[in-house]
Amino acid sequence: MSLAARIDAVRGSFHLEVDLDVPAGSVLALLGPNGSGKSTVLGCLAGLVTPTTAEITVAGRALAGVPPHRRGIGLLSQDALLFPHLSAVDNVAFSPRSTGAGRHAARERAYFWLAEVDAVSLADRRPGQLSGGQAQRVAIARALAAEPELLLLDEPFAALDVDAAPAIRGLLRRVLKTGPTTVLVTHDPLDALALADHVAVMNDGRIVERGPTREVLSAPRTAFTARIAGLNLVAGTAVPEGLRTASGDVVSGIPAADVVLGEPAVAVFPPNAVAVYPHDGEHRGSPRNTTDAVVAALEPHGPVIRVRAEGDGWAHGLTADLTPAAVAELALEPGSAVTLSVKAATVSVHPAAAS
Ligand SMILES: Nc1ncnc2c1ncn2[C@@H]1O[C@H](COP(=O)(O)OP(=O)(O)OP(=O)(O)O)[C@@H](O)[C@H]1O
Repeated sequence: MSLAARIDAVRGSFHLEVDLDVPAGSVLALLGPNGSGKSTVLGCLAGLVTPTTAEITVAGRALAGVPPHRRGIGLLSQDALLFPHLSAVDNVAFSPRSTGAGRHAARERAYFWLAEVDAVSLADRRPGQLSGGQAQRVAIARALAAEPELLLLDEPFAALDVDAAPAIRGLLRRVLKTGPTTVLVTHDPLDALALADHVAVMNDGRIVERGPTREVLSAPRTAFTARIAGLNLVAGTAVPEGLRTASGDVVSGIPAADVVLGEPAVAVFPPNAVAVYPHDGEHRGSPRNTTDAVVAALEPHGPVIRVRAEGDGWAHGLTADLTPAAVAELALEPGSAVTLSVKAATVSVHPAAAS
C-alpha cells in the first residue's frame, strides 16, 4: 500500500509544505530537529491535524475528509497509551474488535501479535503492571493487530530508557521487514539507520534532503543534514570484531546490544575520532582500523577543519576533524595522500535496515 501525500498546513506562525512518496511496504524516516514539523506531518496523515490543503492517498485511496478511525492507519507514539482498565491481551484485541472481528477471532489475533513481540507472558497484566518497554511491546502488537495499511511511528523509543530501547528497536526492525508501509518520526539518525529504507530530512516545515538512508546520512548534500547526521558511517555485515565491508575489510568496534551477527550493520564514529597521518608516516596509531586515503576537500567547521577523504574501500567519504594547526603541520591540501586511523573504542556498530 504505497503512500503519496502533498500537505500544506499552518499552525500559528508555522507553515508546513511537504510532499512524500513512500513505496508499498517500505519505511520512510522523517528526521529533523525539534519544531521542524515532523509531528505535524504525522498528525495530518492520521487526520488529527487539519491541513490547509492536502492530497493524501494510501494505495490510491484518497483520505481527504475520511475520519481518523476510518483511515486504516496505525499510530504508535512515545507513550504506549494503553487502556488502563484492560489487560494486555484485551488492549491488543481491541483493534480487531473495533474493525468488526468477533470476540474469539479478535483474541486469537491478539495472541498472534503478542507472540510476534515476545509478550505472550504479559497477556493478563494490566498496563499499570508493565514496564515502559513491556507496555511499548504491547502497544506495537496493538498497532499491528489492526492490520493497518499505513503505520505511523512517532519517536517510539523516546520514552524508553537506554536499556529497553535497543530491544524494541530490534523488534520493530523484525516486524517491519514484512510489515505495512511505515512513516517513522525521529530526531535520532541511528533510528533511521536501523529501520528506514529512505529518509527525508526536515527543517522549518520543508524537506531539505531525501534519499536512501545510508546514502543521505553518509554523504549529506546539505550542511544542514551533515550537522544532523554529523557521523561517519561504514556499511557492511556484523561480525564478532565489528563489521566486514563488501570489499572484505574489517572495521573493529563495539557492537550495540541489538546487533545480530551476519545481518546488515553500520559502523558509526564521529569525525573527531579519526586521526590523520602522512601517508608514509611512522605514526599509524593502532594497526587496526587503519586505511589509506586521499584528501578530497578541506572545509572550515566551527573551530576545526573538516577533512573529507576519498579512496578505495571504507576510507571513501570519511570525515576527520583537525585543528587548523594540525592541518598546517601536515601540509594537507586536496590530493594529499594520508593514512586514516580510528580507535576501535570510538566505533559503535549498529544494526542497519537492509537496503
Ligand atoms: N497546536 C499548535 N498550535 C500552534 N502551533 C503549533 C501547534 N502544534 C505545533 N505547533 C508549531 O508547529 C511547529 C512544528 O511542530 P511539530 O510538533 O510538528 O515539530 P516536530 O518536528 O515534531 O518537533 P518535536 O521534535 O519537538 O516534536 C512548531 O513551531 C510548533 O510550535
